[in-house]
Amino acid sequence: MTKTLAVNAGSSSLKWQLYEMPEEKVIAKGIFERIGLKDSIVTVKYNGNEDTKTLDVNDHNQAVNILLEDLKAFGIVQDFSEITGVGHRVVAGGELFKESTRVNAEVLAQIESLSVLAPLHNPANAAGIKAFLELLPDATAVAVFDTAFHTSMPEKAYRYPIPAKYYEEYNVRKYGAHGTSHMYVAGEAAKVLGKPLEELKLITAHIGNGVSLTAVDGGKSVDTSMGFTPLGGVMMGTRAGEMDPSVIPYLISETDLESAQDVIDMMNKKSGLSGVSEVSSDMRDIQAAKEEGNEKAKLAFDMFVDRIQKYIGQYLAVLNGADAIIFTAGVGENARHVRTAIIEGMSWFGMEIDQTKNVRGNFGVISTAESKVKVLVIPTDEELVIARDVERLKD
Ligand SMILES: Nc1ncnc2c1ncn2[C@@H]1O[C@H](COP(=O)(O)OP(=O)(O)O)[C@@H](O)[C@H]1O
Ligand SMILES: CC(=O)OP(=O)(O)O
Ligand SMILES: [Mg+2]
Repeated sequence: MTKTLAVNAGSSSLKWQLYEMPEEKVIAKGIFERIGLKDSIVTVKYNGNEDTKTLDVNDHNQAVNILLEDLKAFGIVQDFSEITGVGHRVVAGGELFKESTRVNAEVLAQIESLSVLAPLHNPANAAGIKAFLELLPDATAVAVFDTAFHTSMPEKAYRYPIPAKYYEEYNVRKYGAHGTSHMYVAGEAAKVLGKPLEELKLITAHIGNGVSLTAVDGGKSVDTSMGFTPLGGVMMGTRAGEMDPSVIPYLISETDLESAQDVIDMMNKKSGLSGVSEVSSDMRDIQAAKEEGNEKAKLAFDMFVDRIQKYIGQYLAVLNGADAIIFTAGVGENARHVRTAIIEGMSWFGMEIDQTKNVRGNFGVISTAESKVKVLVIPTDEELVIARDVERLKD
């Protein structure tokens, strides 16, 4: 029996699952939520038990240390050497990595060098890889890239309309992210719909703290909302998404923001739901504030929904129609009010939610029988894809 650990560091979370492979049996799993915010939630599930604690987890390094302590403290592993494979989510692979790759010191350095393409993620991903390489030097270590699934995009979709030399000499293009999730939920949706993936046109909406939408044609990504970095596309928990770049020099000249980097940091870390609401980046806090009549939280919610609807509209055009829209990730899986708001405003396209099915914990089709475009909720499982790639790439 070999134990494989899958580590998925997101911008606000760290999710992990320990598997017995190749059986794909989950031995234990856990999640750190609200990393960097007050009252982070740390959950560990093992052997039918669930342990939840609330503490302030400031960054992903601290989360990895707590994870290692917990694996021992709960008796999930007696000795770390039981873990023979570790798979890591890495957000940006750039032009260097187009598929999952075994990690050594050189690959780790390359992942760190790609941090400009995912400043909120690659440094945390690299820190996780480093911690486990030191702890388990003999385990098979694999990096699974968010960008890999999007390498099928046609050039007309991934190029930016700026002079060609910036692509040809500097690799400035759209890379996208969340690919492992978009790929997984597209495959699961095909099973639910009972049709071959090759025959389906799907719009996958990964709505977590980071948010991206993808147009999936016959199982291949043909366009996606995130860009050169995960700042692109729709509004997110702390990220602005797309906006007119002319704002950057204007803010540098008129405010205390001193450099382009200062403005980008503001757009990455202080914008989105958090910046507009002045309440929180967390959708649960936004919902609660909205219910108490907070106008800024209501505006933030409405803007969030508006941006997602516009991308669904774009991808209906890119695909020339769609068989289904799939909601996934923290918000997409749990927040039925968000799903309702998005789909209610798009009834002209022939989408209609069945509210008796739109309840938390109910997965699969949530649209009415008449709905021309089906609406699905599919829980993502990036960790399973990661564990499978470790198994595939081990000696
Ligand atoms: N029950 C819930 N209702 C509404 N939103 C939820 C719920 N549970 C989680 N979320 C939201 O999911 C988001 C985090 O999503 P997740 O996919 O875990 O993030 P990450 O991008 O860090 O991987 C947060 O905004 C959180 O509020
Ligand atoms: C790429 C990205 O935004 O990831 P996450 O949603 O996990 O922060
Ligand atoms: Mg995530």
